[in-house]
Amino acid sequence: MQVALDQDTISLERCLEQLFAELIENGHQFAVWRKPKSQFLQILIDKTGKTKRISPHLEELRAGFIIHPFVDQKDKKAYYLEASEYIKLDLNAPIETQLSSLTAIDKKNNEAKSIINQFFLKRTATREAVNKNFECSKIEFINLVNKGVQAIRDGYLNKIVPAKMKKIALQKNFDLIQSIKSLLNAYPNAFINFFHLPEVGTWIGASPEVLIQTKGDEFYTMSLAGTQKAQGDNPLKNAAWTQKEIEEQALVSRYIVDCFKKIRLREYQEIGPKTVLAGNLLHLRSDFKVDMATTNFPQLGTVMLELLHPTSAVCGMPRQAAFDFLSQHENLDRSLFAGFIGPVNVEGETSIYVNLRTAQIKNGAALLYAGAGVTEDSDPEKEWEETEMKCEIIGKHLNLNN
Ligand SMILES: C=C(O[C@@H]1C=C(C(=O)O)C=C[C@H]1O)C(=O)O
Repeated sequence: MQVALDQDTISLERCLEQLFAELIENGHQFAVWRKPKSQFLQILIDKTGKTKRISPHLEELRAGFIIHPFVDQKDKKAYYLEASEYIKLDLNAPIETQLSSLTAIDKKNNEAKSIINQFFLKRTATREAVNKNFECSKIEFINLVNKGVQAIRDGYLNKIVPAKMKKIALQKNFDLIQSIKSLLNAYPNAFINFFHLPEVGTWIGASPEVLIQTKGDEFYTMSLAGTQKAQGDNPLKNAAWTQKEIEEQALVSRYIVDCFKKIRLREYQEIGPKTVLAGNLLHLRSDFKVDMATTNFPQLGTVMLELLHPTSAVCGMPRQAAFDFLSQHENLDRSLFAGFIGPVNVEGETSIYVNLRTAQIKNGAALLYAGAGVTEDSDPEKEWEETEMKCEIIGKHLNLNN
């Protein structure tokens, strides 16, 4: 179906507005993403009307988008959008030349925008009360960090990643498409994502962290940890890391190597750690690559997905003890935060990211989530500031004044 618009040059925003308004009005599930350094915006639409849950046997799945919460479900299943329609837009080419790949309806200029705006500003009183309970004050978070440091000193844990949720009200003129566009411009190295499942939720994010990626015979994962604010003209060059941050990231790398050992995979390439930029933050990152053909491991994606999640970058180490600590002391429903999301078998590639730097849009508000890696030498005040900076990465792109 063609988009019929009453102007000569059509902007990407107008097209997305029309498309989103139609999908939202019809109650369809859809996901929109742009991979790091890519010029393509990819849109996957599931028009089946069913919220599907699947076992993540990646190699067997039809093209789709996977969404898994932080906490494993009993049956270990994930939500899955199946591609009824798939659209790929070149962000560097004029939108007019690509219209045939878009399905949209003809709405008057501002009608589509206000349909989206009103949908997301809508409130339901009962749910709001529930969300409020999970909001975390500075004192509460600092207490949680202190408990974590104590558990490390007592020898129960090596590392713990407490998280918080911060709620901000969406302004009346909240413009979802402008927010997505703003994220696309601000974070070229991130996995920009937006997904809407009427029965599950609506999330928007810019993740810096690949959980697993497969393309052809290549398997890839990364260990990402250690955080500092990017400063100066050349932040990558000027970054200095403390022993605390170096060890924190090394624990995540060790965790990945331990997973490889568990499945007796000996041939892998490890590159790094090096300093990388994610928004206005710097992290330490090591890259891990495996040739699935020479190692005879065609299902490595599925196997590692199960072994890695939740990684020590978002949970802690040892994994079970850290998970139990969070269940007991972190008064937060992480929901899809620190779970995993991403396209599966789309154009022969699977790119699954940790759902970080993200917000849930709900009842006229954005629920921002962030965690911070705590080790024995953590300064609780600094960890709090780190979570504030992480929340800002998405927060500052939601209430834009235009
Ligand atoms: C937990 C988050 O990020 C993770 C934790 C980091 C850290 O502790 O330094 C850095 C990158 C991510 O692996 C988050 O963004 O909320």
